[in-house]
Amino acid sequence: SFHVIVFFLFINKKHKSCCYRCLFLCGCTDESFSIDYKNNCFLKDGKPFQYISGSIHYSRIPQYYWKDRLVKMYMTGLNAIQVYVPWNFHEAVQGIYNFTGDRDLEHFLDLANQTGLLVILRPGPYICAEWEMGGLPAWLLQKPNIILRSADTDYLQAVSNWLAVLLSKIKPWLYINGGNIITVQVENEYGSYYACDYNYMRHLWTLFRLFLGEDMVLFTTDGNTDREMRCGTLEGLYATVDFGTDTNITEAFSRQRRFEPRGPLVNSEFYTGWLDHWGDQHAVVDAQKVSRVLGEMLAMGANVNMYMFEGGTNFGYWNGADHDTRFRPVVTSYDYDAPLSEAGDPTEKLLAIRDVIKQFRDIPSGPMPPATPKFAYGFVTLRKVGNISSLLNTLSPLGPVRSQYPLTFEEMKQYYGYMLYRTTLPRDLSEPTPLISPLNGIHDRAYVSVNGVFQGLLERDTALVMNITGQQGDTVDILVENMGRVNFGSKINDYKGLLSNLILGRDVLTDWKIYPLDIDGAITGGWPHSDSEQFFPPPHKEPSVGPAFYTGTLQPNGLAWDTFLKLYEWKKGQVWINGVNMGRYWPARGPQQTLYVPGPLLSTTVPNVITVLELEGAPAHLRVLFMDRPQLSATAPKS
Ligand SMILES: CCCC/N=C1\SC[C@@H]2[C@H](O)[C@H](O)[C@@H](O)CN12
Repeated sequence: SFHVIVFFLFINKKHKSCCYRCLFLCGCTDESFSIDYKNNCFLKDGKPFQYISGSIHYSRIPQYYWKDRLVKMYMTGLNAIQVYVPWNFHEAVQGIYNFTGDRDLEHFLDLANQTGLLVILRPGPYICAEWEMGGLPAWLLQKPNIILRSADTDYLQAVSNWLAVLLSKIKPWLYINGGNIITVQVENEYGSYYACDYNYMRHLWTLFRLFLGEDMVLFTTDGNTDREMRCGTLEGLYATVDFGTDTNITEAFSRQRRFEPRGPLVNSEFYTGWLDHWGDQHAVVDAQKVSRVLGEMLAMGANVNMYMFEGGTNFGYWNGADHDTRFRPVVTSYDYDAPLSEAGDPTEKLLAIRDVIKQFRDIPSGPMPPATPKFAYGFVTLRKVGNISSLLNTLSPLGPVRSQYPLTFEEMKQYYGYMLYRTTLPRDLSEPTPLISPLNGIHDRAYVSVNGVFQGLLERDTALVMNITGQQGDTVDILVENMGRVNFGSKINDYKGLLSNLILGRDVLTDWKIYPLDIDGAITGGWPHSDSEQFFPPPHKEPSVGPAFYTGTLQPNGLAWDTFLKLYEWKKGQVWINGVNMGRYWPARGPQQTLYVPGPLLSTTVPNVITVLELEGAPAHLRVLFMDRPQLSATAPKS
């Protein structure tokens, strides 16, 4: 039967992964991947192997572009890719798992396999990655004071349930089982986390061994300090390090050697660029520096993964945030100044890297696939649909929850996007009266209107008080925006909404009506275009202030090419195109000024529906512009 299967395999290469699973089922594969502690290298099928890898996140690329990016990585000379699995991307609702469409992990692994790329898989359960809550699902926060990334029993139960599903799914894809996954990372830079909980890491190690077997190469990755390596490593998990172009390579690898005296040198995250927060200058890393340091590491025989090789986009609400001295949300683009741009275009940095790799291994012959075509579709003028307060029947069909004091997003069981908090003025405010969040409880931005008139905003860490006026009984509407949960450090328990009471003058505001807003559900269902009577008259002349929805259509022109949406003179908000949530825009803060719109998202035959939620104020022209190039580095002048 073995020979029959091998023959079948031989004549049916294109069904390779299917046949390999057959071989796996009969235990007939002879692939092996292991660590040679004598010769300090990996062994693949018994032969020394050095991986030259690049990070790519399928969760940040529409699946119709996965193959395009993978082929470009292969043509650069990479022999492996490194892939995170974001837990919250696949289990947004506890116990309901989604591996379809843009979440079809096995399809992504199969495309990598077809392209000749091995895989270094990083299933977390925490992944950092500038991704919402570092990949942890927000429903974990249902348990007040849960200690994430620890042996907290509720956290461990949820982790065990998730990993039982995920690790069982990936087992046939292990290289030793006939697939292409050569190594698997446990947790992520655990040494940089305050808990330093060995029982947690031991529990994970036990789970990974239970589901993946004794022969799988499991590893950890930590930042380049002794403290991080001390808390992030564990006996039985091969310790690797991460560092960028400004680190002394000898010093970094000697630190790895203190924890792994024998075995391959590994830089699991060699930073080719860096991330952007709203308000930063756009981060760039010199291409020549990247290629030079890469060459030095490869010459040492080190295994290197370039973080990122293809960054992609934080579509929807998936961006994370940092919180060092203050809350700093990450921008929508994850271009990362990576060798492949956000739109998958080969850059000078990619060509410089390819020239280095040529010195160490044969790279595939043939042309580098070109950048995908881009098109400047030009201007589209939008129309106002309405203020949020006029759309509550559509956006919050089940109506409000009444509560004496504010409830968080998590208490309301809405984890992402926007929530409307409504109350009434307790007395006349003839003079501007301070509205304050004394405990810095605005998570993350609150847009305040009285009787539908926008009066200003509050912002976590930076704007804790504003003045309002009005009369007793006036309606106070506070739209709260979740700008993405912290993904690194001790503040990842990032609850959202109004986390504490608001004080107006000397009164505590009470008796709230809290409206969950299912904007994505309404838009997916065809709103606002299904309710044409809601459209206001033709565009108004004076700029419209405060949170409101606008819509328009980009007429088809027979092309569905990549494009970049610029909302010039708009302030801040969210964009949907043909029902897909494209992410956040904030040109008033920058540095990102355009949103990447993948071409296959557009229709070539019917009008493309654009819906915008502008949070602060729309320009009088109500125009948006589709360009043929991105603008990622224009930081607005400090206001
Ligand atoms: C100084 C803070 C270092 C935090 N680690 C970072 S910032 C960019 C990258 C990604 O988040 C990646 O997911 C982390 O593992 C390492 N890293």
